[in-house]
Formats: sequence, structure tokens, C-alpha cells
Amino acid sequence: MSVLEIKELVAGYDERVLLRNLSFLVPEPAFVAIIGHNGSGKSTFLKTLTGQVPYQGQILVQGQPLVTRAGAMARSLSYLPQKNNVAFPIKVRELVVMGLFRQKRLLEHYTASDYARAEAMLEHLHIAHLSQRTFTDLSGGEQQLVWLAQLMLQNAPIALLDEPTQQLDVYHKKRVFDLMAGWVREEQKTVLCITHDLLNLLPLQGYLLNISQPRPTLEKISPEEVMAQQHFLETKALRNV
Ligand SMILES: Nc1ncnc2c1ncn2[C@@H]1O[C@H](COP(=O)(O)OP(=O)(O)OP(=O)(O)O)[C@@H](O)[C@H]1O
Repeated sequence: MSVLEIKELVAGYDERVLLRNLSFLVPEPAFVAIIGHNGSGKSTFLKTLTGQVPYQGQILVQGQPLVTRAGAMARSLSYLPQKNNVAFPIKVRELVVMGLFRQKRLLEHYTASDYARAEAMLEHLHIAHLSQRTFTDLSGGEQQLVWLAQLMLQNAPIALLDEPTQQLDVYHKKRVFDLMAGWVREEQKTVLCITHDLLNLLPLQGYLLNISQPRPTLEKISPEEVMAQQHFLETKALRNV
């Protein structure tokens, strides 16, 4: 059974089709970098997978059509949007422990062992020192790392990430890509990650999906392929602008 299969997907907004006849198959757990020009439809694609955008065609998640499995979908997919606002002061550890929500019943309290798992995840991401801080006081980059900790705690088989390294410094960009690659390798997760940081992809194993291409397909990551796609993006303007 494949992890994710997309067949002839067409999606977009009123009057405006952004994704046309997109087809690809992720046969086994893998890292997939989704690249493309600004406005090419990368976020729209992840929103389609999370049921926020209407579509035609077929989306099979672990062999099952997306439409028929609204409840099950919550367990299969985790999603980190590009903008994720928190309007009230909350401690970092409280936000991270919420990653366990799938395993809880409504209004069930988080236990000491849940908090221990949240703290261990913060440790894994090297941000244990932020645990007691108020989330809204953190820098943009620190906040991104906290969201990543929450997402990883969700432990879904497929993680969808919309530019998770956008606000990070060069050290943390590299670290987050290493973490995602390790997650695929060691925990057999599938990661679909939107990024403009093509050079950070060079050492990784996995695939590129360039949404700006007329017929996007999964291309194996290699230095040559990364450079070819970088050249394509540098020299070709977005078609429908
Ligand atoms: N809810 C919406 N209704 C109408 N148009 C929208 C909506 N959301 C996004 N768009 C438009 O769809 C296009 C694609 O947006 P999308 O966010 O998917 O691009 P992207 O490839 O993720 O871009 P970026 O690299 O800049 O994040 C944009 O032109 C955007 O303005």
C-alpha cells in the first residue's frame, strides 16, 4: 500500500485553477520537498490535502480516498501551516503537549507522563530551555521550532509542513532539515515540506516536487537535480502571473 497517491488532481479557488492534472505516487515513507515560485500553489496543495480547498481527481492516503475518511485523516496527517497565530499568552510546554490531542478524549487532562514526552521532544529539538517561557514572547524562529516540536509529538505517519524553516538562521535551517531527514529514516515518517531553501536539500535523500513545472513529477534529490530545478526557478517566471 502506498503512503500517498495523487491522481489527476485539479484544485484552486473560485474561477482560479492553480493545480492542474497533478499526479504522483509516494510508494514508501520518504522526504518530499515541495518547491516552486511564489504563488504557484504549494500552500494550496497542502490545504487541499487537509480538506480546506475543493478539488477534482483522487487523493489516496495510505490507500484510502481522502473524502471518505475525515475522522481517520486526523490520525494520518499532521499539518504545520505557514502562519500559525496564538492570540493569548501560553507557556511553551502547554502548547507542545497539545500535540498529544489525538490520543486524548475531549476535556481529558494531560498527565505528568504527557508533559514528560513534551519536554523530551523539546530536548530533542535542543530547545528545552524554552519550556517555561511564554510562547508569544519568543522570536519568530523560536516559535517555529516550538511548532515543530508540537507537530513531531503528534506522531502522525504523514507530516505536511509549510515553510518550517522560513524564519530560522542558517544553523537552525540545517538542523531542521536534518531532523526531518532523521524522522523519515528512523521513524518511517513521510514528510512533505514546502521550502525555498534549495541548497539545504543537497545532502538529503528523498524527492523534489516542483509545482511550477508544467507537469510536476517526483524527482530524486541529487546535486544535479537540485541545481537543474534551481536554474529553472531562477530563469523562468511563473506562468499564470
Ligand atoms: N483563499 C484564497 N482565495 C483566492 N485565492 C487564493 C486564496 N489563497 C491563496 N490564493 C491565491 O492562490 C495563489 C497561490 O497561493 P499559494 O499560497 O498556494 O502559493 P505558494 O506557492 O504557497 O506561494 P509562496 O511561495 O509565496 O508561499 C496566490 O496567487 C494566492 O493569492
